Amino acid sequence: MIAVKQASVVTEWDAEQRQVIETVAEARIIVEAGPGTGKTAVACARLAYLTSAADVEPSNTWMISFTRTAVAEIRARLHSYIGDASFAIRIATIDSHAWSIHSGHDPNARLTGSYEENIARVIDLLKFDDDVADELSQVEHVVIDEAQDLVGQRADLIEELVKRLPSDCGVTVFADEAQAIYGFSDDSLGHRSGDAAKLGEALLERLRAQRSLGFETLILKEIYRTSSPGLKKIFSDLRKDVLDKNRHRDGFHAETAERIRELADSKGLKWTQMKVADFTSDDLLLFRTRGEVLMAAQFCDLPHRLRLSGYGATLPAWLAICFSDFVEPHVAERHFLGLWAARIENKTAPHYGPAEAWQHLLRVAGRRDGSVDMQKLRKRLGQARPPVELTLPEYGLQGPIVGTIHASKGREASNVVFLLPNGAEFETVEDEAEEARVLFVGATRARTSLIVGESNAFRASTLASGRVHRSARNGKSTMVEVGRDGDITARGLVGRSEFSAADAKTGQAFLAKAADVVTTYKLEADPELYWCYRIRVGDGGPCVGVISRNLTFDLWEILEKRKQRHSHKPPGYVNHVRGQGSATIVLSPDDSDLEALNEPWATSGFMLAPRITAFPSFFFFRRK
Ligand SMILES: Nc1ncnc2c1ncn2[C@@H]1O[C@H](COP(=O)(O)OP(=O)(O)OP(=O)(O)O)[C@@H](O)[C@H]1O
Repeated sequence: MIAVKQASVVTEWDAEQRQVIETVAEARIIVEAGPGTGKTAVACARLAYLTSAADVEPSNTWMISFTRTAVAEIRARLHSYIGDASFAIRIATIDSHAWSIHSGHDPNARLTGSYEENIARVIDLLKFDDDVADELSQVEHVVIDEAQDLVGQRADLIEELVKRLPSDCGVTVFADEAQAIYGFSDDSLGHRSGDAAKLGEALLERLRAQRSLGFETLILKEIYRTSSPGLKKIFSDLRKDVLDKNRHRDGFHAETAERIRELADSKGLKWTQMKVADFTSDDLLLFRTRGEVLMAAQFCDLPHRLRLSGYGATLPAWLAICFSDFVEPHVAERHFLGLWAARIENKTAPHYGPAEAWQHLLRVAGRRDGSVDMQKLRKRLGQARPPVELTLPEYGLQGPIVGTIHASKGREASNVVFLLPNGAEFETVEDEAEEARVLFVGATRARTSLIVGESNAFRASTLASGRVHRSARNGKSTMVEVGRDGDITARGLVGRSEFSAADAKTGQAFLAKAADVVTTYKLEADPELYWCYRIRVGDGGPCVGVISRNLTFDLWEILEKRKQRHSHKPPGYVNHVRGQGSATIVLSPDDSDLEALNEPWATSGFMLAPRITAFPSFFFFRRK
């Protein structure tokens, strides 16, 4: 149902895969292999082998991956291989490994500044701190996935880490240089702009060049993702071209796109003629930029999911539906099952049933006596990055996934509809080669079929906040992204300054009813609330929330950029703002925003939010 790699146990490994999995624990190997050859599957099997057959202590084993979704997937796969022993393995993103070294060994960790400064500090700790050296001396094996993307400061960090590991600590690195996207989180621009040269050597080159580090290269050849002949050609022949530096020249991006068109199962689709409604839950619609994804989503009135940066982890609606008025310190299983039966069963459609939901709760905040500690649950769910066990893999309801290539790295889907970007221009050959690799990543996500279409070239801009906007109808209106992280906060849902207790209750009741259906809302600026927008259900319907001032500030920034700040102002209302069901927002018991909320939410800390994904038109009008 969900178009991500399933945590299936592969029963028969081929000889090359087996060699990687069963190499001695102390070995240092780089596994170079193309898409769909089983790198992630083998990475998990290697960890399972090391910790069960090779006597490596799970807690002395690290797995470093790139994104939180990759980490979630690896956890799930490993659990299916080795059960609860997998919980002891330190599986985390590079940034979170870095943060735990930082906060574990630097008393001032919280006070320090930017992301770059933090990484620099961790590199210093790795180099000079005795306690960190002590901790590293215990490590027996490190597995690194998607290593091709590591350049710049993150490559410095991993290089330093590998240098500081004991010489008998094994390292297994998985990579595909044909999929290297150095500006990996950059799905807003649609092209790279001359940064490639600044990043220095990539990690792989550094590891290979330093012979004293002792790396050997192994290769996986067999492609398992697909059996389609055209796709197999993309996976292998096109990969050779993408890797061949002699081919990197002016026009290489267009050539790569043309090869993909030739080899795809079907081509020639125009995205303006496509309806997302034509697709199923097994389909993935891939675009190059966030602006294109938002356009496609705005004109799709069926349930779908978004996969792009700026839409963080969402918690399922059942949490708030069960716990919004729950004020006891603990909840027992029987009580929870009762709440579920009365409020969830047959009304909303969560991804799983009550038994699994209870297991997730226990894992996140279980107590010795078998109940769940609500304070602990709120602390963990109230973080910016709540535990993966309870977060939803995608932002939205069921239905096809509409997303960017960047956000779909390492994932697969049965059918992929890939809207190729047109008319790209590049400043350097390196940038053009990187964009060709982005196309290659997009074209290699499909298991069954790849359908290629042509994207409509249009210009969109991104504000400093990350919000996308574009001019439409010959400049008469402006489409602005609504629904980003931070647009809807607890106060905007049940705050006392924003709602009477009765209105908050009506809004929350509506969101519980609409938890798994698409609803079209209208935004209405409220002069009593600094002109922030209220989210209304049609004309005169209940108000389910207030959009934070982030949006209002960004609207003024758009006017500023157009030099219209003094002549125009944002509209009083905005139509066609779609919500894909509802999600849960949780506040930690020590969150100062609780004081500003109505009851019972001020005490319970659980509330519902509309899951808005919209790119509606704003008609800025002239001031009188
Ligand atoms: N020996 C095997 N037999 C059958 N299926 C396999 C085997 N090895 C891997 N697979 C399956 O092939 C698919 C691709 O594997 P995986 O996602 O690990 O590839 P990958 O190399 O990580 O790809 P990418 O580089 O695109 O991320 C998965 O569905 C996986 O379960």
